[in-house]
Amino acid sequence: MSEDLKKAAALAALELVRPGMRLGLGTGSTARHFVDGLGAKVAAGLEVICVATSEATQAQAESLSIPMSTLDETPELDLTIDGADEIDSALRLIKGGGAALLREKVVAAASKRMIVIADTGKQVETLGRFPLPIEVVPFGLEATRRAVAAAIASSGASGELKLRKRTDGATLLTDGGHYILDAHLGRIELPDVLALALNQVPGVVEHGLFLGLANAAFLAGSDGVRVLGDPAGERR
Ligand SMILES: O=C(CO)[C@H](O)[C@H](O)COP(=O)(O)O
Repeated sequence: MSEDLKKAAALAALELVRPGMRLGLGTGSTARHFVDGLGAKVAAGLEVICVATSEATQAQAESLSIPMSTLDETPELDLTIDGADEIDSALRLIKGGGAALLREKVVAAASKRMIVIADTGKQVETLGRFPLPIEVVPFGLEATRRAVAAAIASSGASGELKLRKRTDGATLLTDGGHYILDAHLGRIELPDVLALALNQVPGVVEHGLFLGLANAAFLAGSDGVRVLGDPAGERR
């Protein structure tokens, strides 16, 4: 996706920000454009308070002098803006390509609204072409990997599980000190069933299926930004 499309989606979402809002800041190259835009607004006098979904976003926001908080100090947020790796027509997502899925899900769940920013290429009919990230504790990795494989099979899906590595070949560690197993499933016909099965595996900290969390998506394409869902609607 071109930087222009990422930026277009991010700037469309920036229009939803109002003075005094408590914001969740996503992670990834698209969310980065949103944080840049927010930084410019803050520099121009906008007052907001934000919680980051990763150390990388925290550092970017601090570099732009965006006022930052934590979910301990600010446990309820008005709006979270984040990218996604895949999105279907029911606003179900795969996230975690940037390894921030755990904090992303905690922050999204603490928000009244979650808005996804992406390009139209992220929209799919069936989730699963993008490998599903599953965050696991390092302890007992092989036992957990087998239990995850069994959970996947019980949901009717199948595919290889690969331990995520960094570019230098070392095992990737998330901000929480965990590993990521990427499940190459191709198609996830029953995301709810798979999510439930993965939630029951000891050793699984979180997975990248975001179900019932996104209120809307701003999807940027060559013909402009299309809105999926209701950006003004609240989950609760
Ligand atoms: O889930 C994520 C990070 O964990 C990102 O939101 C997702 O990977 C999309 O990133 P990008 O905007 O760079 O395509």
